[in-house]
Amino acid sequence: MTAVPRFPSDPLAPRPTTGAAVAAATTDLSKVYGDGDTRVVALDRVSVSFREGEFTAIMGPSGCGKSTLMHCAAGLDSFSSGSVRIGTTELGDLDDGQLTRLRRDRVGFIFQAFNLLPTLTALENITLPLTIAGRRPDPQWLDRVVSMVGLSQRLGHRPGQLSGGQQQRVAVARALVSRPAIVFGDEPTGNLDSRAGAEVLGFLRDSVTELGQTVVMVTHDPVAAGYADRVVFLSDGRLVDEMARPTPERVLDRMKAFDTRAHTG
Ligand SMILES: Nc1ncnc2c1ncn2[C@@H]1O[C@H](COP(=O)(O)OP(=O)(O)OP(=O)(O)O)[C@@H](O)[C@H]1O
Repeated sequence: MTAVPRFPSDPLAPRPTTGAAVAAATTDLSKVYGDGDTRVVALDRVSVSFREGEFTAIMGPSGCGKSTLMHCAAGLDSFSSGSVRIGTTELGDLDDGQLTRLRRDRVGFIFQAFNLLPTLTALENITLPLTIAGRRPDPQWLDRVVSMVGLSQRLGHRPGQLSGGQQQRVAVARALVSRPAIVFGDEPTGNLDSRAGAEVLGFLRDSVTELGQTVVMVTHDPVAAGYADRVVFLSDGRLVDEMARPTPERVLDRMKAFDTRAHTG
């Protein structure tokens, strides 16, 4: 399903949601770690597209290659063969400096461990990617992102003065503030209780529905996957299935099929 922005004429929206454009894609992407006895094929010719304005969850059994796929697709990790593109930029053509700039300017990240700087306030953490890039925040956009994640009253607090859920909301705002082409989350609710996790997932969902953001999230949690428009399933480094309009129940059933196969095969 392609999410329709709630404010389609909003001039601040990052880019129109056409439903057809691809924010990022991999083609025959393979990643091999080690060699000889220690050789592990973490990704085996994975081709997947992430459409603009869509929220995709990546799922599959432990060790199937979810984080590796996310890291390669986000330009955080090198790959062995195949290709990755963000927008129309082929990552394999970039040198390290160009890759760093691409990540800084066009990709947002949310990690399980929040990764905030403890000496900076919430506001300083949120605007850090722009500060590093020498750019000023667009005040209206900043205000909108901060309001969306409910942090307006906490901007002067340092991470140590915030709950885990509030810290992850800072990380969500930081990921959105530069209006990246795509936001990647690696188990973004892994360190949160279910209520705080639901809030963060709700904000990610809102960023897709209201702001037209593209989000790709690795998760183990069928409930978290239920916030997505689509789930792609990996198994043993391969893309094996896909589900549109997932519900936690359907995702859980699909995950159980992996368990059954693992136990019987
Ligand atoms: N740096 C590395 N060196 C060697 N092997 C690695 C490395 N990183 C990952 N692997 C292997 O690659 C495979 C895929 O790992 P990956 O972390 O992508 O899986 P995952 O699906 O994200 O796992 P989990 O759900 O447990 O976090 C695993 O077999 C893992 O052991």
